[in-house]
Amino acid sequence: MLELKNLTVRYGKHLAVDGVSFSVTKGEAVVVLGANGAGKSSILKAVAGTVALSDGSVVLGGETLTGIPAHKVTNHGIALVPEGRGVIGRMTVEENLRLGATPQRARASEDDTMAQVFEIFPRLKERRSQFVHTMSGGEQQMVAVGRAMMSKPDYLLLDEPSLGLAPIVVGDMFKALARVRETGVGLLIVEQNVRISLRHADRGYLLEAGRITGSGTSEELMNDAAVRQAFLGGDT
Ligand SMILES: Nc1ncnc2c1ncn2[C@@H]1O[C@H](COP(=O)(O)OP(=O)(O)OP(=O)(O)O)[C@@H](O)[C@H]1O
Repeated sequence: MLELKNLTVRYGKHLAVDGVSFSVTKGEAVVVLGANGAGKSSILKAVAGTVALSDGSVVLGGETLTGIPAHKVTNHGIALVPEGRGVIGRMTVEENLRLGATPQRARASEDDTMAQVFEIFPRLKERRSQFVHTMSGGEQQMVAVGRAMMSKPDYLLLDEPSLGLAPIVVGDMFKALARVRETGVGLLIVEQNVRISLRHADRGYLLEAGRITGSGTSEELMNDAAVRQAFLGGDT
């Protein structure tokens, strides 16, 4: 289990994440919904070790990870797909994917994992020698998710995987994520795209100004008046 306990992030005087606590289990998909600036990315960065916690802790399988640098967090089985993807445009698909296999836990099975990535994203197999900067946004997002999978994570953190993608591409991406999840990986997704993320998640949390203000199963949140008002324009 991945546990966030009283997670608190400050940037100078600005309190971006204010005592957030929840957990994700393997094979489960949890979404954190929130508007721009609510603190969604900061939660993921704090779990991945790319920003420091001001208070609280991140506990993985009973072991406290707080204070461990980002490259070592990956060794423990947590991979972040950052907003903006973080892929390297001047490298090929295959080179980008292989970069993901740096943790010790991933090295021995690198080729098998790549075969699994290609099964979930056949497009990447076809384009394995293509430079990533020549690819579409949706294809680059596949590379980003594939690269994270190459580290053999138990938990995959996804920062707005739908951002900048056409609706049909978003649907395909979430279907692919469902397949990643079927392999037993826990997904922690932060999103502004409420409909599609709730459709593919088990549970969700609402984040406002760094605090959790609501939670429930996806179905409960989809039918929640406050969620509808804030994110779905009050429509049916
Ligand atoms: N490095 C930083 N230095 C100072 N303030 C920051 C920094 N990163 C984020 N913030 C601030 O912290 C708050 C939360 O930011 P964060 O990126 O976590 O929100 P978000 O919910 O992911 O937003 P978005 O959907 O726009 O990406 C914002 O007010 C933001 O301006």
